[in-house]
Amino acid sequence: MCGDGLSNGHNGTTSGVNGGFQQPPNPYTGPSDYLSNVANFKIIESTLREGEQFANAYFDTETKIKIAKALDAFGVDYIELTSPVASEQSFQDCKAIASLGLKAKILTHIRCDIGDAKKAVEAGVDGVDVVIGTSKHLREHSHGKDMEYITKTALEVIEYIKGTGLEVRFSSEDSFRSDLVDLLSLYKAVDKIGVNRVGIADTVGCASPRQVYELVRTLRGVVSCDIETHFHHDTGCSIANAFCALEAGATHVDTSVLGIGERNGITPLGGFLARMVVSAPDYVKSKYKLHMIKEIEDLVAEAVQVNTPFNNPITGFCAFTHKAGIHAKAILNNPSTYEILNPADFGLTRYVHFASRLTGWNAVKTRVQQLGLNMTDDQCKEVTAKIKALADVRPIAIDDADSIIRTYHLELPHAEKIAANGHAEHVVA
Ligand SMILES: CC(=O)SCCNC(=O)CCNC(=O)[C@H](O)C(C)(C)COP(=O)(O)OP(=O)(O)OC[C@H]1O[C@@H](n2cnc3c(N)ncnc32)[C@H](O)[C@@H]1OP(=O)(O)O
Ligand SMILES: O=C(O)CCC(=O)C(=O)O
Ligand SMILES: [Zn+2]
Repeated sequence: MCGDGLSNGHNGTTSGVNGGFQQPPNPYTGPSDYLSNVANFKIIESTLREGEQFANAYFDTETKIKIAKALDAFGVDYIELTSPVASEQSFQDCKAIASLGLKAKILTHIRCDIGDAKKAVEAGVDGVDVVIGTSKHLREHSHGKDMEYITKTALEVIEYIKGTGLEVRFSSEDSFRSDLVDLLSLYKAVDKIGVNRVGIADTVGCASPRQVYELVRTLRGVVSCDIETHFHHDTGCSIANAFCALEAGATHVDTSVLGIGERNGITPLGGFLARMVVSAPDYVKSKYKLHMIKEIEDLVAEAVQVNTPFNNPITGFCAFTHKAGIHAKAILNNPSTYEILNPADFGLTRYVHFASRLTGWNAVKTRVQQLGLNMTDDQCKEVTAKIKALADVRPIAIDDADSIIRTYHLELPHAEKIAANGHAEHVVA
């Protein structure tokens, strides 16, 4: 049971019945349509930018480098860093990470401002992500600029960055509360001068998957450059929205480890890949070192002093724990009955719980076998009833259930032990 402090596969009944886990053909991969990039997307990992905006985050240089190296080894395509104008140390950290020679491209994130752009270029990064708010809310209360000014400045800043040979992305903050005509006109203008990517950002987490699909699909028809997407999690849609964006033709998704970011954060790297490995298994497994997810999440969790949530996809404490008897029996026969993700893909193991009143004799029988005891099915059923009886009185631990099983077995009459074993010489008197 989660509350018992068990971790996946460390205790209790681990499923060994179907050791060679075979997923049946997966209906969720679905037929792809011509717009979809579900099996062909890039990750812009923003733990070191959006993630630094998480309330608890303080990354010193050494920690930033550790995180950047881990993300690079994991296989992310880009690593986005905090603006070099945020502070002197932020600038120095950009320079340090940009000079590590990582495979991932190093980006920094700036306001739509020529001074910021110059500092970004000076930092030695591979590319610059430029952003400015386009919604009425932000135009009036953040920077106070109108669409004409935004367009003119965007073109200047993009031209400047392009002129230095760096990759450049232009994004609107609060895209989903921006006027569609304003937005499309702006993106059309920056696409025309050769921006590498445009970005759509759900800055306040207000968008639904359907709204995301519609906006990205519309944008796909207007620009020829790549489309990056960024989703906040305020209303719980950050993974679904990222997925829908890819279905509609987006090419890049922003993530952060554990989803850390402003407020309750953005699309989490692990949760996003849990979604994607189901929809595009070959692409995801060949590109990303999925077994590293746990160590990367642990690294970041420690750095920002949080625990991994119990229900986190993949690494949550109970993500591969099966408890109810009906589930346990089927899982023991074939794990694909109640698992869409294979824990082995992430270097993890499943755990079948048997010390509770929801258990069933099939789970208990497997435990009996693990304990090296021989009992008939009827005996397993009888001992299951005893486990349930105690579990009706109080929560029980594995040791309680094991001790009920051992005591029951010890007290079986000699003849019944022989019958269960089939071989008299194996019976311990
Ligand atoms: C949605 C997002 O997450 S966007 C990324 C957010 N990231 C950051 O804010 C990085 C960390 N920020 C910082 O260190 C600081 O805010 C700085 C260095 C960028 C600016 O600091 P300050 O000059 O002290 O300004 P302050 O933070 O109070 O206000 C933001 C300023 O940027 C302007 N601004 C805001 N957004 C933009 C934009 N996208 N493009 C251009 N200017 C902008 C505002 O008008 C305001 O300028 P003001 O001096 O005329 O008031
Ligand atoms: O640069 C972007 O696309 C996104 C900026 C951001 O963090 C946001 O709008 O929430
Ligand atoms: Zn954000």
